[in-house]
Amino acid sequence: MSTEPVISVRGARATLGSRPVLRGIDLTVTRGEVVALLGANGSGKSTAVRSLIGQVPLDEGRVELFGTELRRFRQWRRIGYVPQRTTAASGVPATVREVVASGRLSRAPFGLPSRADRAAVRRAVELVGLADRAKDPVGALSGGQHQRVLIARALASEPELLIMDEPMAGVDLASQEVLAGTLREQVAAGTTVLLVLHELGPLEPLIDRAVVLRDGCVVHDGPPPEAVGQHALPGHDHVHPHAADEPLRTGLLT
Ligand SMILES: Nc1ncnc2c1ncn2[C@@H]1O[C@H](COP(=O)(O)OP(=O)(O)OP(=O)(O)O)[C@@H](O)[C@H]1O
Repeated sequence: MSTEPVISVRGARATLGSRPVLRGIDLTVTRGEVVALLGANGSGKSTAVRSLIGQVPLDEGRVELFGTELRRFRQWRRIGYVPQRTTAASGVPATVREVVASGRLSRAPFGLPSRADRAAVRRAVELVGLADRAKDPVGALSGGQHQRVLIARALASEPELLIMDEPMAGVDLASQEVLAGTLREQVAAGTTVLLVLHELGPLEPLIDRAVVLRDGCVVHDGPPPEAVGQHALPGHDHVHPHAADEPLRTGLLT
């Protein structure tokens, strides 16, 4: 595997309101890696990925994407981003195909979509198993299907780096399987992936490395923790200090 960093974060500090949410984070993701960002609710996972794409300004530290400082980075077409799921998109009158096609705009911001654009949109819709719903309004879909649309939108630009914030949250089992399969194909094709996850779940076999946050600090960066996600119960749930040989428990269900 290449060691070329696709994401490089050094000493990132960020404050939201008056609260220090990132307190000196280092994170490197190299080309072709699949890294899970784990940790309890409020540990700073979403803030960390949002700072990567410039949505949360850093007080200190630096971010580089594909070797370019974030401030100077312009090649957004190389990145697909799936935000944490919100209900904001329900009621949008756009169809599945339109929403997915919007992910292609960074490739062809002016003019009509090319044949390649249309083919990429069709492929992305097929990948997430929604070909038969392409003309339906997104408002008519289930939560899990809606999440698949957002993932297809990120895939439509054929990104080299995919950043997903809890892609499995609130997604039904059938959709989880589809998403795991989609991601497997992306990874096999060499896409670099950073995933915010609450629990490893069906994505576990794909994960090369896990970075665990607690209170805005990295408390683990290495092999994925044992699959506590499937077994842990709510309340079982925080990251705590460990002896070196003790399996890491991340409390992913908080
Ligand atoms: N806009 C904001 N203003 C003030 N505090 C915020 C804001 N957004 C998030 N926070 C706080 O920052 C902390 C980190 O939030 P963040 O969403 O990054 O955590 P997370 O690890 O992604 O958690 P979750 O799993 O709940 O998404 C939380 O305590 C949250 O309440």
